[in-house]
Amino acid sequence: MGVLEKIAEIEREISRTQKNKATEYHLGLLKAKLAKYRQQLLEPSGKSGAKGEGFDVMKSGDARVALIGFPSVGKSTLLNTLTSTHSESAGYEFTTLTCIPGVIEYNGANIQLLDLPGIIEGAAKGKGRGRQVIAVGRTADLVIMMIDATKKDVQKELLTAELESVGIRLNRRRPNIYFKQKKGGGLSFNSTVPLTKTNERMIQLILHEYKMFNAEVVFREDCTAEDFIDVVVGNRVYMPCLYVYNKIDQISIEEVDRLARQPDSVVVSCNMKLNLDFLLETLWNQLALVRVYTKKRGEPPDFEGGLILRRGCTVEHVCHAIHRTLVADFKYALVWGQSVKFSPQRVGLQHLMCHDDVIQVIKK
Ligand SMILES: Nc1nc2c(ncn2[C@@H]2O[C@H](COP(=O)(O)OP(=O)(O)OP(=O)(O)O)[C@@H](O)[C@H]2O)c(=O)[nH]1
Ligand SMILES: [K+]
Ligand SMILES: [Mg+2]
Repeated sequence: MGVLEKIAEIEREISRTQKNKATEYHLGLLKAKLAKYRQQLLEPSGKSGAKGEGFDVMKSGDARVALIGFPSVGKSTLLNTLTSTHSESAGYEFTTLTCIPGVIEYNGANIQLLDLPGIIEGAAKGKGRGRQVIAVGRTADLVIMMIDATKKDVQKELLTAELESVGIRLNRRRPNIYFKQKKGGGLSFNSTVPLTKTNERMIQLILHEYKMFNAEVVFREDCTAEDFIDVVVGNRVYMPCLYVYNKIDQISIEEVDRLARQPDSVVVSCNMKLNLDFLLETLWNQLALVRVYTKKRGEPPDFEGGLILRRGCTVEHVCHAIHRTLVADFKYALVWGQSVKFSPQRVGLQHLMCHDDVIQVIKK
């Protein structure tokens, strides 16, 4: 039996099995099995491996954003409106067949936007170009899930399930579970919080499914069995996702209002160029980008050449971005802007920078 059939069989069994106390362990085990087979599917091997023809686009710029969505939701139209690249857009499905990169210039940053073929249910199992598309999705810093606002909202659940099934976790943090395989000693299981969603026996069963008998496990939050499987399997990617509802020119204002209130969602019309400014602003925030200006003594700040860094960056990160040996010569820095009480203020290497701060580095 092929891996795909095995997966299908387990999925059938899971859907057949009623969820209750008595079936809890059985279901947990099935999920562990499922994760194992899906993992096999992801590993590139001969014929089942995803061929990346036309999909290997060089990473460039300050961040990478992948456009994921059903066919004809307007992905290419968005690329055409936000970047100077042209990607064919048309009223029929699967107009785009490869990965087309464009660049969004915003706040001095170059954000790589990847237009991709539409994906459909079953994409993760190899339908259409789904596997290649999802493989590109894994390399992104953020996914824009584009949804046709005139169609049913299930698009979102279906696509999320496709991405989940290949280990992409959207808008979620890595589970706070310590896990280490040992050479002997059996399972040492501890938790620092009360566990309401799983227990030691379940964890042991899951580990046995992976032929792991000696391990140290510490739950530092109230996680589920699925979360634990994610930790055991590893190589999950946790990434931010922005849900972009397109074609709002076709729906009622009440519906627009309802969609706009969903979490992590932006409503737009690519054709009518509606709300694209807000989309870019939200994208910037979700990517957690920060722009910092440098300044030389006695000169105005270099407003042309801002440095693009990540939120949470320190003076040390800024120094590295300027020159790799600067930290060694660092005496102190003067900072103007939101990160300081007084402008300028003298700060050290560990000082946290804010967006649009100005910095002058004083060397020893
Ligand atoms: N009404 C309306 N139509 C739009 C909007 N944006 C795109 N479209 C139309 O939707 C159709 C599909 O657009 P594409 O950009 O080709 O969609 P896609 O998601 O790239 O499609 P595939 O590459 O086939 O997956 C085209 O006819 C566009 O003109 C919009 O904001 N409003
Ligand atoms: K299309
Ligand atoms: Mg397209």
